[in-house]
Amino acid sequence: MVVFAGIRRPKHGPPCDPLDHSDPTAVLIRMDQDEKVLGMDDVRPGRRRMSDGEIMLVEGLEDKGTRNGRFLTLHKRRRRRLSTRGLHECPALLDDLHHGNVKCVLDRVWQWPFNAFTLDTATGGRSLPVLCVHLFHWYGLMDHFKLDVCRIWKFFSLVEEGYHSTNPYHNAIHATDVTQAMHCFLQEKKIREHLSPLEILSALIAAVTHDLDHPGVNQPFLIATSNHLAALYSNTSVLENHHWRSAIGCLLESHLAEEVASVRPELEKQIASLILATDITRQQEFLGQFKGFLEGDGLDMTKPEHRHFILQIALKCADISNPCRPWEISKKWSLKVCEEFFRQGDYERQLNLPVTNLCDRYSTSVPKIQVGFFRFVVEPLYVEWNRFLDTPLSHTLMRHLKRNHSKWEALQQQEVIEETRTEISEAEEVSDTPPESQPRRLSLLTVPRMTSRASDHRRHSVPISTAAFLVPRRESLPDPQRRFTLGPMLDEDDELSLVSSCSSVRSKSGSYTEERPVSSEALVPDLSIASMTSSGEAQRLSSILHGNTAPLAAPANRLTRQQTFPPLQQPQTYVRQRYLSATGDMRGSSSSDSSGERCGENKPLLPKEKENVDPVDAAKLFRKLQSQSLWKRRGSAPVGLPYDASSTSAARRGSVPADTTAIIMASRPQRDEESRRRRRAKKTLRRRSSGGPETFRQKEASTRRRGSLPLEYALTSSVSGRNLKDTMRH
Ligand SMILES: Nc1ncnc2c1ncn2[C@@H]1O[C@@H]2COP(=O)(O)O[C@H]2[C@H]1O
Ligand SMILES: [Zn+2]
Repeated sequence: MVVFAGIRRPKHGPPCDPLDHSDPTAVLIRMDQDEKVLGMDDVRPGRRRMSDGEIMLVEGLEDKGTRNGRFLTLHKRRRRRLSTRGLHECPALLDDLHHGNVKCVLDRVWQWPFNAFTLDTATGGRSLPVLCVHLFHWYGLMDHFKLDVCRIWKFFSLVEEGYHSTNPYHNAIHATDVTQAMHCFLQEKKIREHLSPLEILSALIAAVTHDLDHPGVNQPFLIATSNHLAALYSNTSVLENHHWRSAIGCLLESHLAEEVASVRPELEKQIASLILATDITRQQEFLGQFKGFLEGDGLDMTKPEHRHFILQIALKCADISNPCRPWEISKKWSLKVCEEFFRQGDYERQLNLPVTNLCDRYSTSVPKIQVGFFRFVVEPLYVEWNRFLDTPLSHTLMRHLKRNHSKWEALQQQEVIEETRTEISEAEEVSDTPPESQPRRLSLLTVPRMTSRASDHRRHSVPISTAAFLVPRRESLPDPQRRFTLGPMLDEDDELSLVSSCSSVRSKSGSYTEERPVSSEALVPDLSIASMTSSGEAQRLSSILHGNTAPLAAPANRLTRQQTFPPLQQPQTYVRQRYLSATGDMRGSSSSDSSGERCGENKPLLPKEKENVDPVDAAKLFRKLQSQSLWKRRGSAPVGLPYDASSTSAARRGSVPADTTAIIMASRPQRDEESRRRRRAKKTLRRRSSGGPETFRQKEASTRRRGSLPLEYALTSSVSGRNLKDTMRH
C-alpha cells in the first residue's frame, strides 16, 4: 500500500493473467472452441450461452497468451478438466469467466488505450457502475468517506439508468469513457500530488454524470422546440445545468448525500462548476484563461482555485478525448457522435425546422465533421493541455490525435474524389433527364442509416404528409456498392450499432417498416427530461433544485427521480408534455443557482399546451407557439437581431423566430443548390463535349461548391463564438 493524497490505495498490481490457473472456465471455453467437444449450438435450451463479445474477448486474450507461451500449462489442465466437466453442465462458471474478463479490463484502467466498449461487453452493459465502484475502491474513497458500498452501487446504478441507452453517443458508455480519461489525467504527477480526497470525489462524480439524462439533441434544438428546460435555464448552458442538477438528484435518491453530509455543500458546488465547464460553447473562455496561466505567472497547484481550474480543463479534455484514442476506438466514437447529429437533423427535417449544417446527413459527412472538429475544437485545447502536462501520456494523446486527424483528412480526400467521379457520371445523365427529377445525392461516406427510405425523400419544401408518396430517391451507386465504399470506414459492428432502436428499421425480411407519423413525441423517442408532470410537481421540483438542501423525505426523493428520469411505470393518467408544453403555473417559481455560475433564473414559461396534439398539425402548432411566446424568451441574441440568412445555424437561434427562419432557410439554400447544380452540370458537359482536359483541381473545386455551408465556416465562426453554440453544443 502507498499513501496517496492522504488516501490509502493499493499499488498498481502486475498485469493480470487472463487465464489464471484459478480460472477454470477459460479452460473450458477454449476447449469448446478448439476441439468442438461442445459446440455453441449444443448448449441446451435454458442454459446460458456465451455472447459474441465474450467469445471475442476470450479469443483475443488467448491469442496473446498462447504466443508468448505463458499458458502452456493450461493446455494440460484444459484437457484434464474437459474430460470431467462440460460448460453446459455448469453454466455458473460463466459468471467466473465474466469476472475474469472484467478484472482483466479493469486492471488496465489506468492505461490510455482503454476501450469502454470492451468493458461494456465484458460487464454485460454495466460498464459505468463497475468502473466507478472499482475506482472508488482504488482511490480509497470508500474508506476515507466511510461510504456504504450498497449506496455507492445504488448511486452509480441510478446514474447509469439516467443515461439514454437509445442515444448513439451520449449514453452510459460515453460516461464510462470520459471517467476513465479523467482517471488517467488525475494520475498525472502535476495533478495527483496536490489533490484532496474531496477533489478526487468531485472530479469522478462530475465526470460520470457530466452528460446525465442527455436527450441526444443539442441546446439550440431544445430552444427551437420550446423545451421546458430551455425556459428553466434561460437558454443558458441548458443541458449542462440539467446534467449537474440530475447528478444531485441521484446523490439524494441514493442517500449518498447523507453519507457525505459534512462536505456536501462543497461537493455539490464543485460538481456543478466542473460540469458547467463542459459547455463546449465556453471553450474560448477557458482556453484564453488557460493560455493566460501558461504564459503568465503559471499555475500554483497548491492553491485550491488553481487546482479546481485544472480539474475543469481536465474534464473538458476528457469529454473530447475520443479523437485522441487509438484509431479503431476513436473511429467508433466518431461514427456514433455523427449518427447522433444526423438523427437530430432528421428530427429537424421532420419538424420543418432548418436543418443544422452539422446534422444534415445529406450535405455533410463524417470525415468532414471530424476534420473540422479535430482542427478547430480538439487540437487547440490539447495543444495547451500537452504544454501543461508535457508527459508521456500527453505525448501519446497528441500522437493519436495527429494520426487520427490525418486518417480523416485522407478519407475526406477520398470522398472528394468519389464525389467528383459520381458528379461526372451524374452530369452525363443530366443531359437526358429534366433537372426537376434529379435526386439529391448522398455523400459516399455518410453514416448509413437503416431507416425508412421514405424519409430520405423528404425535403423542407415538401409537406410532411405527402413526402411518403414521392418517387424513391436514386443513389449514384447501388446499395451493395455503397456498402463497399464505406468499407474502410465501417465494419459490420459499426453499422449494426448505428441502427436506431427508435427509428423505423429494416425488418428481418429486408423490407423497411413504415415511417411513423410525425409528432414531437415520436421524434425524440427517449426525451425523458421533457417528461414534466403537473405544474404543482414542477414547482416542487423547482424548490428542490433551487436551494432546498434539507434531507428529503421519501416523496420528495421520488419526485426528484420522476422529474429527472421517466418513471419506470407511468400511471395511466400520466400526460406527457413535451416540446410544446410547459406549465403555466411555473411562472411564479423562482430560481437561483447555488453554484452561482451561469445558471439562469426562471422566466415565465409558455402557455400550457399538451403535447399529444394531432400529429399532422404538430409542426403548425409548434410554429404558432413559437411566435406567440417569442417575446417572452430570452436569448443571448435579441429577437430582432439581424442575422445572416445564409447561415442555417445562425438562423436557428432560439431568439430568432423559428417560423420565419424556417421559411427562409427551407427555400433559399435548396433553390440555390438546385440552380447551382444545374449550372455545374451544364458546365461539366460543355467541358467534356469540347474535349478539354479536366484537371483534378477543377474537379475538386466543382465538388467543393456542392452542398450547403461548408463545415469550415461553421467551425471557424464557432471558434469566435456564435456558430459553435448552434452546432457543437450537445
Ligand atoms: N468525434 C467528435 N466529432 C464531432 N463532435 C464531437 C466529437 N466528440 C465530441 N464531440 C462534440 O463535443 C461535445 C463535447 O460535449 P458533449 O459530450 O456534451 O457533446 C460533444 C459533441 O457534441
Ligand atoms: Zn460529454
